[in-house]
Amino acid sequence: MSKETLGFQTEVKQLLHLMVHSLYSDREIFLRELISNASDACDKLRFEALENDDLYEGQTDLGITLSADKDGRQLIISDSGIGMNRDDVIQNLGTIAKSGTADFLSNLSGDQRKDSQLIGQFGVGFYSGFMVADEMIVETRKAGEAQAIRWTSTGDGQFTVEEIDKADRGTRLILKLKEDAAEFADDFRLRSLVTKYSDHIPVPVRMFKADDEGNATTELENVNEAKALWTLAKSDISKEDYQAFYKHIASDWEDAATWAHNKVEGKLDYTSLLYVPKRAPFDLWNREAPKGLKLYVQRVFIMDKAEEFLPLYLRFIRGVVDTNDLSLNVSREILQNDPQVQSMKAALTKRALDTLEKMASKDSDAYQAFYEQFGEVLKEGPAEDFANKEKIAGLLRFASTLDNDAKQSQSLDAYIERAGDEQDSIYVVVADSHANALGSPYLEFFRKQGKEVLLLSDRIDEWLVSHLAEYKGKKLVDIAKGDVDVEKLGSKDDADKLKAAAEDAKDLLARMQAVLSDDVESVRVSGRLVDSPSCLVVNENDMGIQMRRIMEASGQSMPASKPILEINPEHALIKGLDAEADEDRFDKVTRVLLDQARLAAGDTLEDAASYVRRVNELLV
Ligand SMILES: Nc1ncnc2c1ncn2[C@@H]1O[C@H](COP(=O)(O)OP(=O)(O)OP(=O)(O)O)[C@@H](O)[C@H]1O
Repeated sequence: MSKETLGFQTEVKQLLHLMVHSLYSDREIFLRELISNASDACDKLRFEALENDDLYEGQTDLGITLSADKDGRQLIISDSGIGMNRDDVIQNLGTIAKSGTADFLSNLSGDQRKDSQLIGQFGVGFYSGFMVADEMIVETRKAGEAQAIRWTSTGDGQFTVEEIDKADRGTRLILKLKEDAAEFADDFRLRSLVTKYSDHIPVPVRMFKADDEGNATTELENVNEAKALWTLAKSDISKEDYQAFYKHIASDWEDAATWAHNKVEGKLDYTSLLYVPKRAPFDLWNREAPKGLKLYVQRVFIMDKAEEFLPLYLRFIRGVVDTNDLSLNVSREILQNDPQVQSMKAALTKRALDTLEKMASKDSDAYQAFYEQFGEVLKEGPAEDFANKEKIAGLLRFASTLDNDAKQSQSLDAYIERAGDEQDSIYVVVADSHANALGSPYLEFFRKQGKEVLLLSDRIDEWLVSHLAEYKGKKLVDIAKGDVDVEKLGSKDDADKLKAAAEDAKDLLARMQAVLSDDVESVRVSGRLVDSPSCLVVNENDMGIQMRRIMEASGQSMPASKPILEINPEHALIKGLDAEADEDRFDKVTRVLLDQARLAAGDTLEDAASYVRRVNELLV
């Protein structure tokens, strides 16, 4: 077949354009990315050859060779891995965008500095070669197949594919270096980059030995340790090694925030190395995005994103699990049902939570930074993982009336400590924004009494509260629900006053109730209001307004349940209403009070036009 020219897929094209034109700093990471790919290719061959020895073609050595020609400004990275056939090449290196590419591109701001950071987070992969090369040439032959393929591109819109002869299996990648990237053909520079980034990938990286004059000979030597990092003793691993390995497996430009490395022997037999990243990947909220740990069985790579080893709410954890408890021909189906995997999942979950606890207690700034990235994911935990509910809850942080700050930095433990033994509840208010939580009428009485309330305004918060009934024996109480115990929170005197006020307002309540009988279950005098005239509450076990809105938005039909309207008889508006003889005005004001209470609760008005009309009529 003759040479064929093909166009890159649109999103790949955009990505390449950015790579070529926007990335000038940290270019050296291209080497880590390309060595990672070569190492993955060796892993894949080792795995596939378990079932079919012939794939080795009599050549069982797996490794990577770097050869550089400084004068010719060229770097060659060869591997004896799985290789690619024509279809693989076309798909992998041009026409199929990695999942999330579109997401990623839509996140770009146009600000080159910010965007190049984003590219970093994206995991730049193969195309990062174009940061340093004018042209890339891939010559590759798939293990067990006869025909080899050459792919070439200069990183503009197109690439070519043609058939070639290649005796040895695997991939040879030739980088024609840019004029300002000649350093990457320098022997010394390459060696130091390999040690820096790829010391502990599980395959050897080799380079040609230099003779006494510094000229390359034809003899190869290993330049990296080539021992899978997780198999080493902790005491033999430096921080830098851990970080470099993290970047290798996570394709992250930044260091990890922390990690946990453990060997477990006994009933279960596995080694795990779990990392907590510093920054959320842009596809954290994409439910379809692949996630999970790199799985090895007896040192042999099995699969990249095994999601069976951690719960969904810990999907941001990256790392490796290597076990002797599974067979080498384990499949995804087996993983899903294997009791050993279940036990490992339980143990790894606990390990990950312990790691977060340790980070929280040792370095609260680092934990705060972590929480800002991943807190919302962690909040899925109590609903998903009953067994670890309390442990997860201890890791959560919230905004609070303590400082009214939007920053979520208060733990439940700190709240309980401030509240003292006598207080048997943790008070929370749930709203659709921090500003709405802060201005919520439900807070008024609590503020007056100096009782701290946690301010919840993430989308997931009401879901969280509905799954976290209590923490360390203290009930979590949504202060927009049920009755407030005025006597307990305030004083006997407050309670008596409230009773008397309710008695005095009997007629008013009945009049209002008659107007609103279709909309509310009842109208009553409020113990929680100080400054506002009215608010809406639901019964203790009813669904809150935020949750109801989310459920309705997702198309679920909700059981009809009416809220309760509470009024503040001390408020001038309510006093005026009580004295209102004109039934038409009474009707209008009452309905306006209800709509305002709805708005303050974060609800929307079904009939906003009528509300506006009424207010205008009253204003005139
Ligand atoms: N040396 C190689 N040998 C065999 N296949 C390769 C090689 N390099 C790349 N590939 C194939 O091309 C695909 C795309 O590579 P690329 O580096 O862009 O993404 P990735 O490796 O899947 O993701 P990431 O870089 O984020 O880990 C790989 O998944 C792999 O299938």
